[in-house]
Amino acid sequence: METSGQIPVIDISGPDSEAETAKQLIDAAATHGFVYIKNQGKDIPVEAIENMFNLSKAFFTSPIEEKEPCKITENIGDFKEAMNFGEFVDGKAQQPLSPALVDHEAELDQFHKYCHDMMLKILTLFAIGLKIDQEAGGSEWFSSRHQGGPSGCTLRLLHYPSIPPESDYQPDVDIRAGAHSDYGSITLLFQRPGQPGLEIIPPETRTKERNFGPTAAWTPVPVIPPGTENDPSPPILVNIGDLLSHWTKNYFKSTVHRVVFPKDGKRGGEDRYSIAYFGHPVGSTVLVPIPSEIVKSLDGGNANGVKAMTADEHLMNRLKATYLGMYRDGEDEKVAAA
Ligand SMILES: O=C(O)CCC(=O)C(=O)O
Ligand SMILES: [Fe+2]
Repeated sequence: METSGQIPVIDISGPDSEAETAKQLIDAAATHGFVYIKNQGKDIPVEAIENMFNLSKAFFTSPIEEKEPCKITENIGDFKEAMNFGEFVDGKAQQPLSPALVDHEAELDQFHKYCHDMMLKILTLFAIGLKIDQEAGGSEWFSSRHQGGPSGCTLRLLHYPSIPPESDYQPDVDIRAGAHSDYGSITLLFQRPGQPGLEIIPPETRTKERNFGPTAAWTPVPVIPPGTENDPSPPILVNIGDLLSHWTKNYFKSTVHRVVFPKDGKRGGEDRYSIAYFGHPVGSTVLVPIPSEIVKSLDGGNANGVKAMTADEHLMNRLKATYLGMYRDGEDEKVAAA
């Protein structure tokens, strides 16, 4: 295992035993809430990732009239555009596809599946690492709850435009994506060489006051951490979402992150493209206590007599908290996961 700054780089398809890899993964989830998964094309083919970024660029550089009908989510104040794809049904997107994407539905569906499979592999390792009772489901305990029904799983293409040099943006104030944590189980994040900007607040420095402002301990997360320079594609960043943090009684950390303009280099920065996959359990999954001695021994979690909520209820609560004011009943599909 290599470490970068703090966030470890783990090869989940490498020579280490499953038990050893699982231990490394849960330690990273518990300490940092973020982990790099070394990417040698064994889990997701490198060409499939390249192809997705090419499609993303073709989509975002297409004329606004073509993009607009496809519901691009916008966060007021953020310099970004995003395109979300919910789950495909029988290979079909459940939303209109713009001309740049319409002939690529099968590739988008396939990429959704690659990400889902990689999520299941990581969740299996988490269950092994947490030593979940064999009679209760063992290594399948999480993964079985992420298959077989509709869920909030979302694939998101992101584009952060560079700012023209003559514009009046303020590099210290303006932001590409504001401070937030993700909502679901785990997120996979794909980044491009030469397009940095992600920053985290390491969980150990996160204050009780929940200071997510400019004075918080923002720490850059490099696209290519040491030891991965010669890999065919940058490592895939995996981070824990609020649901899995809640489910593990905060053993796994849901780490606050944001995306900033590069501090050096061209004023206004280069364009940044990223791709995120937000993994969620099947919506009807009840978030019952995890049958793991490691988790049981922690304080907190479901109080006796309190009905455990479902994954859907958890997501709705998080959406309501985020979009307070903006949120209107029945509009949850439009915002999906953050
Ligand atoms: O673009 C990135 O690197 C991060 C995006 C992100 O955090 C999100 O969409 O939740
Ligand atoms: Fe995020």
